[in-house]
Amino acid sequence: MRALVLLRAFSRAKAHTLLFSSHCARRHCHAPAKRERAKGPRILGPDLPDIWRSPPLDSTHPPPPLIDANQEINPTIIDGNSIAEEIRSRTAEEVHQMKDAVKKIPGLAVILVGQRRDSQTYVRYKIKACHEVGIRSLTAELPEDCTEDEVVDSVSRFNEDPSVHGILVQLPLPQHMNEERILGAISLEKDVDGFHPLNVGNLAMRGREPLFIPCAARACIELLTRTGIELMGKHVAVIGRSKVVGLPTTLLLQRHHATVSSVHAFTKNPQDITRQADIVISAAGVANLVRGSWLKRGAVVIDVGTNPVEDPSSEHGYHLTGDVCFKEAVKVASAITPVPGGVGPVTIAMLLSNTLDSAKQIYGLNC
Ligand SMILES: NC(=O)C1=CN([C@@H]2O[C@H](COP(=O)(O)OP(=O)(O)OC[C@H]3O[C@@H](n4cnc5c(N)ncnc54)[C@H](OP(=O)(O)O)[C@@H]3O)[C@@H](O)[C@H]2O)C=CC1
Ligand SMILES: Nc1nc(=O)c2c([nH]1)NC[C@@H]1CN(c3ccc(C(=O)N[C@@H](CCC(=O)O)C(=O)O)cc3)C=[N+]21
Repeated sequence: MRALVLLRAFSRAKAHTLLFSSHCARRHCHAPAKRERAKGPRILGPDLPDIWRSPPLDSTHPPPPLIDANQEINPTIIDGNSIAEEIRSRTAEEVHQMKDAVKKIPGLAVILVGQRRDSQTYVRYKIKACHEVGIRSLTAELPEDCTEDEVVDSVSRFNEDPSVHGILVQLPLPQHMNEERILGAISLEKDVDGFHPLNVGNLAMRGREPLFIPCAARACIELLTRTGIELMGKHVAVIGRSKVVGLPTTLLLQRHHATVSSVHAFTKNPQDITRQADIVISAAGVANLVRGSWLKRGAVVIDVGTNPVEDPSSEHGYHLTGDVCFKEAVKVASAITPVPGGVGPVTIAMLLSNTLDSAKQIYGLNC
């Protein structure tokens, strides 16, 4: 085999060929253990409600204030790190309960092709997050010039591995590869990214339940609902329509009965649409695209964009910025997510949650 495939687990990451190990963090969790018997594999969708209810509000995330025309704005800066921590800690509890009940833990496999620095960083974050909640992580690293068949083989091995409940192929793939074929090789029951056409189709159709919802879309909804922001009947402008963020976010918002405008690269006068929106979610990948003048006074802003901007003064020669011009938006918005520290950490927490859900389905648990 031409490709050097490194299958490795989190803390044993050494440059050995075919090193295979696992690592699971031990958490001291005091939640009561549910001793449920596995009822055998279940491949039907989870019983998701048509609308995901807002979790009870706590004092950590007060809803944004109501804004009147002349009032000075003091926006809520939505803290993605603390919301992610809440989700991770709930996930860790459930992983612990699963271990008690069926002596198994969830496993997430990440496939990384090539040497992109940003992809390597995101994969590192995902592995670290798995470690924190007690999910086993496995990584297959393949070189940029490997063949498509080698990537598909790697997916197939993880499909067949019963200790793996979720498989993620880090995007983008090298240009010479057929993304559709590679993503299509992931078993539907392990598609924790939620990119399988059946998962996307079921998300789009009322009354149907996807097995998994893409993590960034779930993150946007979690950030809004946990901040006490109502979605039903609200006008939301979503900038971007990719399968990773824009499209699933639009679909998920519709399930919450929002009225959604989809803005993309061919939209004429996008600012005329965003200015009417109660909520603006931007996932274009264009730094500072959304100016203060694009927003209605009191709008809620969710900035998914994560764009590197050259910065000789910073340690790595660049810093990250969102799609939204934060210093302008903060003067107009009633609530806004920062970059970093907004959507990103919650997206990773949702990946853990999807992986846990997958393991729960496979072991027939509803803990
Ligand atoms: N924080 C997080 O958790 C995550 C952050 N990201 C970040 O989100 C951003 C988007 O990612 P992704 O969806 O994968 O990117 P893609 O490049 O796949 O999609 C970008 C989308 O934005 C649209 N777009 C591009 N330029 C403009 C513009 N000037 N005006 C309006 N729409 C525009 C494109 O329109 P068209 O379809 O017409 O080409 C496309 O639909 C990136 O910065 C990425 O790093 C991504 C995933 C998770
Ligand atoms: N199959 C696949 N699924 C994805 O979900 C996927 C992908 N491929 N390819 C790339 C994009 C991008 N993405 C991010 C996830 C987390 C942060 C994140 O954690 N950001 C932090 C830290 C940023 C930093 O400091 O480096 C923050 O915004 O605070 C960012 C971006 C997921 N994506």
